Amino acid sequence: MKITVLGAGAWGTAFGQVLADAGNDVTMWAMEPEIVEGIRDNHRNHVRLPFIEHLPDNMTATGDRAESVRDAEIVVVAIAAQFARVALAEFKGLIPDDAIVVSLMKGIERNTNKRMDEVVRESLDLPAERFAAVSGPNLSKEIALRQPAATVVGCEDLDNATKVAKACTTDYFKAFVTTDVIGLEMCGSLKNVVALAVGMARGAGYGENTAAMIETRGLAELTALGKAAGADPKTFAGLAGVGDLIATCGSPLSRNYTFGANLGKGLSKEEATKVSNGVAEGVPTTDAVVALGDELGVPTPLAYAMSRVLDEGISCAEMLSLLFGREITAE
Ligand SMILES: NC(=O)C1=CN([C@@H]2O[C@H](COP(=O)(O)OP(=O)(O)OC[C@H]3O[C@@H](n4cnc5c(N)ncnc54)[C@H](OP(=O)(O)O)[C@@H]3O)[C@@H](O)[C@H]2O)C=CC1
Ligand SMILES: O=C(CO)COP(=O)(O)O
Repeated sequence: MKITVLGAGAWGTAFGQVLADAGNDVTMWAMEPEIVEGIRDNHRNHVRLPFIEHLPDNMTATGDRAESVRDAEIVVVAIAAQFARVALAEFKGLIPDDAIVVSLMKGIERNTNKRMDEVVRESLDLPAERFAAVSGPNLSKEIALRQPAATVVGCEDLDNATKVAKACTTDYFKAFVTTDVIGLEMCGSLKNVVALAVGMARGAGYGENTAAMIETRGLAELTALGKAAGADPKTFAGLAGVGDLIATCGSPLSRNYTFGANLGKGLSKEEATKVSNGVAEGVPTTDAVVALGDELGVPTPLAYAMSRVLDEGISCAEMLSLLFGREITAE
């Protein structure tokens, strides 16, 4: 198949390599000429995946929007979530009418509080059956090294989910399918907020009990919010839910975990942003999660506590104490 990936960041490039390894012809679209030339001429993305010495030969790149998506059967979007709407507006009318559009993004749009399925479909005027989300425990650097991993592809049309899953299946990358697009979107975006909090606790020197508490209560929070948004609660117990929480909250390869760890060590939000290598989606998503919780009538104590960290600079101990209401409740 002819597949285009919009955005040659760490995950866009690593996923492009998976698609190429699965036998597809892959074209990366990137804004920066330096990245385009690196992939097209030298099979390298020295900015986002400098340790990969040779990207597959059936993977190329262009900076030309129309050329990038011409005849594409699948178009994958891997742009920082807060910029997806503005970036995709430039592709409206260029993407073939029968192409499936796949989002790898994990974030909620600030101000609108919309999920990426909503943002992508609105931006491209796309019917639900042509939109798919991919979400799971997928730390890009591990997958770029072809370490075994699995993910979930969600689309309202199961045949299209299966088509995308087949396109990204290799001997080291396994894709499952679901129709629960909302569940995948909510898992992927909300676990980043939990990873910020766990990272912060680790950075502040706290141990396993604290991390386990944040992860478990975080899972309960994201499940409740997802359910209220229309997701299937079972999705949260799978790869995209618990699976991604385990990977993201336990690895310094996660930008969200590392951002949180830097906050826990005493860096300000601005300082942590400066040293962050790539987008930490949980940072802009946190306030959107709190707003979404208010909108749906679901308490979001963890996201609220993290929003106080990000907006007011409260300490890790203060953030955690906000989670301990004095009222006794059922778990
Ligand atoms: N990295 C990972 O392990 C995983 C990431 N994800 C999700 O995938 C998405 C992309 O992540 P990743 O590739 O790692 O991020 P990176 O930070 O590595 O790259 C971000 C990408 O967004 C692009 N971008 C930013 N602003 C704009 C804009 N205004 N117009 C067009 N493109 C823009 C960047 O382009 P440029 O380089 O030109 O600035 C770059 O290609 C995120 O939502 C992330 O949560 C999901 C699973 C795993
Ligand atoms: O989503 C991820 C792993 O599944 C990557 O997490 P980060 O965006 O925090 O690096």
